[in-house]
Amino acid sequence: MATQQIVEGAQMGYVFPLMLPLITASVVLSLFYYWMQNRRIAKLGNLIPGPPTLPLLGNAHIVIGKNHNEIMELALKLGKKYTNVARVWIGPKLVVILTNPSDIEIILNSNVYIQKSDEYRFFKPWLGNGLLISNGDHWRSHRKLIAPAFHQNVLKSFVGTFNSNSLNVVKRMEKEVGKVFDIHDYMSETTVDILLETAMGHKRMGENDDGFKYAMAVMKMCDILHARHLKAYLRFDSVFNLTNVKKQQEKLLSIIHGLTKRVIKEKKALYEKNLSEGNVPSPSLAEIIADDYVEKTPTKKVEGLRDDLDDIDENDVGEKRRLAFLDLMIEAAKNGANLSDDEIKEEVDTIMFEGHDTTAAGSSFALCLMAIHQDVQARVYKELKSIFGDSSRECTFADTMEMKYLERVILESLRMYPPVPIIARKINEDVQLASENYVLPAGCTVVIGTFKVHRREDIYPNPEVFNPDNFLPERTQNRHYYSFIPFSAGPRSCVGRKYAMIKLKILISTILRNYRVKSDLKESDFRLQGDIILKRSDGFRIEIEPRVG
Ligand code: HEM
Repeated sequence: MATQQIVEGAQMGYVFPLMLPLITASVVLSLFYYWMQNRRIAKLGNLIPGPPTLPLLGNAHIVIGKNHNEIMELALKLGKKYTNVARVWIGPKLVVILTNPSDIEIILNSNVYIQKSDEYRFFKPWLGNGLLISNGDHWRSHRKLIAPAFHQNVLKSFVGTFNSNSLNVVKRMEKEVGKVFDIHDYMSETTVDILLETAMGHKRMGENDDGFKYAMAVMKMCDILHARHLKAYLRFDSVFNLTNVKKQQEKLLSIIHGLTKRVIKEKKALYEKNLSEGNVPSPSLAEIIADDYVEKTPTKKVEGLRDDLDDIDENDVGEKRRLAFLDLMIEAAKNGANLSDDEIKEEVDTIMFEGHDTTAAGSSFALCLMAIHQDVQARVYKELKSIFGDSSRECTFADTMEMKYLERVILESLRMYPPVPIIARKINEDVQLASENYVLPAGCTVVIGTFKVHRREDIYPNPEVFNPDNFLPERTQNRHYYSFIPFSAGPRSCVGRKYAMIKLKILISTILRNYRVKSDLKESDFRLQGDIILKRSDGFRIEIEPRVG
């Protein structure tokens, strides 16, 4: 008996130290769970409908182990179940998803709820404190400085660049005739080339050029950012820092920042030299964006002149002075704007990122849709014929204004496949919703579900059907302004919206004037990958056939 007690005692003495950490951990976890459930954010958040939660994990388990297609499918399923608002808990973090335009307006139209959510931190090593991720007064003052650089008169000076690059890609695509290929590869490369010229005034010369390495580095950096959003383990900086992906990121950033810094240095030196020789850049940005500047430019007759719009010689600005956002920022800094070299670099890098993947996806979706919907493509081509006739002349700014049907096709593509499928904000004050009686508690993350808003049946009848007539003026007039938000809306909307639309029109019209695009697929074959930028994980596969006559 005594021996047995001694043995049991010894066993207990042996087991207890092993049990202690387990007991401590379960006490700590229970207290943590109790704290989670009793916070104000939890009380208000739990009133909002959402999928059932597990202790501590919340809803994190529903995404663990899923690939990006499965996550997209899950998001769409949840979107069907919860009409206006849904909440998910990722551990202690509350995320509320909004899909009603009236609620979205409250967030996007506000000057208060403009703080980006924590997820945007992955961009920091690349974009620093650039416009996309900065907050507060820094964002406000930079937005004011940068917006004029996207003025229509500046954009007109880019028409030549958009044309030459569109013609280049048409040429490069020749080798794909008769094959099924991924159009996104071409759109991505062209978009970076165009941005290199319009953001920095730098032309990619060939495969051994810095511009080529830079373009490749931008594309690969986008892939890394996508991977960090998709792969749970890469989200933790402590883990990411130990991986080869981090090493690759450092290499890519040294290429990207190296070129941006060098070009800024060269351009600044040139600017100073010109000033010291009495050559003040003319016209100045202020003159360019003055309303009467276009009227003042001498006009020259162009082939295919048809109306007074054509009489505006949009390329004249570019001939007088080839503009790039970088030049305009250097000029603004010289003229008293509070912009350091690093800040200029961050803004140029931001434009390179924001302007690249978005338009590459936008143009690829539009071309794939026209490859499927031959009737729509035929109507676009008819419109292009009516504008250009049999001439192979380049597209002018005025031509883009006449591409009314192509514009509707692009808008409908952006509705069905918005390149930025969601936007996220961090809310620092409670928000009362308009659609239903819920309060979004301060501290939560709000996700604007653009993809879902664009497919609401009560806003777009037959939302799953590609129908450019959804953008007939009589239809858009009666729709809630916040029911079509591919470029976001309100004070933090996309500063490159007009740039993107002009570029998309020139790029797509040039391709369609040279090729008929074809596909054997249906939209139901698209495998959507919804991370930062919406893409097709099956590739944007199309075929091209040269136009004859
Ligand atoms: C189809 C093409 C494009 C789409 C769908 C698009 C969409 C968007 C969206 C949804 C936002 C808001 C993001 C957020 O709040 O998280 C945004 C912001 C921004 N976009 Fe675009 N974009 C496009 C093209 C461009 C282009 C071509 C440029 C520049 C050349 C550009 C520059 C920016 C910048 C700088 C911001 C940050 C604005 C701010 O926070 O004040 N975008 N874009």
